[in-house]
Amino acid sequence: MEETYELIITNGDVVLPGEVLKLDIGVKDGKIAALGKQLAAGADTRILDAEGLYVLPGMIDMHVHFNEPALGHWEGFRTGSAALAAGGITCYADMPLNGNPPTVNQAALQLKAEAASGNSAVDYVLWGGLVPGNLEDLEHLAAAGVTGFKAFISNPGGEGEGRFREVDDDTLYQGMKKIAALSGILALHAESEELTAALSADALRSGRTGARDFAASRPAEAELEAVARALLYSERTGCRLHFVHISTSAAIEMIHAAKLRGLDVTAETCPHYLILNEDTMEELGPLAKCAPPLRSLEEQERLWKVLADGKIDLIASDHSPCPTELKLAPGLSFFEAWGGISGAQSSLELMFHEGVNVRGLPVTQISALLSGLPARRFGLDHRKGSIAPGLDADLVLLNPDHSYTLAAEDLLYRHKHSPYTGMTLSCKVMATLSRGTVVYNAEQGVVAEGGGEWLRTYEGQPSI
Ligand SMILES: NC(=O)NC(NC(N)=O)C(=O)[O-]
Ligand SMILES: [Zn+2]
Ligand SMILES: [Zn+2]
Repeated sequence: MEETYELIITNGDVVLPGEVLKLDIGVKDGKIAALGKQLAAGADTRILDAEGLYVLPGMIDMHVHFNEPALGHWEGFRTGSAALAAGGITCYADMPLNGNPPTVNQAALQLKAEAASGNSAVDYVLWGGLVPGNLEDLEHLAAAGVTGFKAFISNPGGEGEGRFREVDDDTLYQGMKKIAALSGILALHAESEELTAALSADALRSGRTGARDFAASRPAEAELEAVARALLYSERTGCRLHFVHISTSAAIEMIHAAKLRGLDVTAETCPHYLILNEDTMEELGPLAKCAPPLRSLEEQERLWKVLADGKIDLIASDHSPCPTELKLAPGLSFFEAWGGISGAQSSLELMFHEGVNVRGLPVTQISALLSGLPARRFGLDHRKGSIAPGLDADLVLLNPDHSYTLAAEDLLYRHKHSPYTGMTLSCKVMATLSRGTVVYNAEQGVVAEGGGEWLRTYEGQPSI
């Protein structure tokens, strides 16, 4: 009997690992069933014409902060995932902090999972946290299906008794031993607490509270020192390590060299370190405040160079939202404003606009950084991350030649501030499919909510 498809996407330029081919994609039971020329439609097959569009695997954003439970008025799964769907992201990883309680034990993970359940437009995974005092919780978090563990070397900010805390060296070292024994992976925010705390206090004491003063209080050395320390611990404990939001080419080089020595380490950077710089930070104010801070224009160029050389493993948004007044209230100094960039909806478009359309990098290379590489690193590649028969039909239709200026009304996340509003992009997501269902299209917006599922994916051995 002929295979019948529920959906065929025709005429698109399909972005495969390493090549782009004009192919039809046949979808059955939410999976990619076939790739070929002129696939035969059955009586009930829907046809989606992708003429002139790239068909890409959905982006996998391994780094977002949604604030449920308790701080859903900052960002919730419904609004946050709607923004991701609109941006061509079909799977994401929620960080263990900025909600209350932070996801540092099994009870908190349960609350996080309940908040997400039925509310996400696309599939997701959850990080657990490594914090002082929770070593005994790690194995329970692993057993419950977290994707890995996240720790901060520097103070993550936030308020209240139960807030997520940075690790001391002993917790980091013992935690890495434990995570290695659990065959897990640690994701690390690498900035020296000693250096950043002392330099910030110094800046505040002398009234140096502007954008460039903030940047100077978190210099590249703070990142490099923390990366070096964590690499040493990784080498000695055997703990697999992923560095989140690396902001300097020197740190990327250090991580790359460690990888060549045989360490199981990877590096992520974010669109904002590639698209924005210190000057933007001064122009836009706290909208562009994040840690590590935006760097110089020269550093931005060096980061593109190491990216082009294949030394960066993946791109994630680090969407760290907040109510807009925590960024822009009158009289708020740069140091007082919330640290974190809201930009998750724009990652894929920004990377294609700047990476492919402006800088001429291969579309396959950018796609790998957004989809294939994160899937492989975090054990999602049997389901997601590329366009191949048997994988989930998590797909994005991108018009590579559609110019538009990003407006606040376009943003679907809760607080509609972004350092990218007013920017003219040269490409646009026209539709996003999650397991074969169109969840977003450019005409109607989000058209299917709540269908996303939690993929329990500890140590790359998914239990579903
Ligand atoms: N508490 C946060 O959300 N922090 C985040 N903030 C940034 N990046 O400025 C982060 O990932 O470090
Ligand atoms: Zn961080
Ligand atoms: Zn973050």
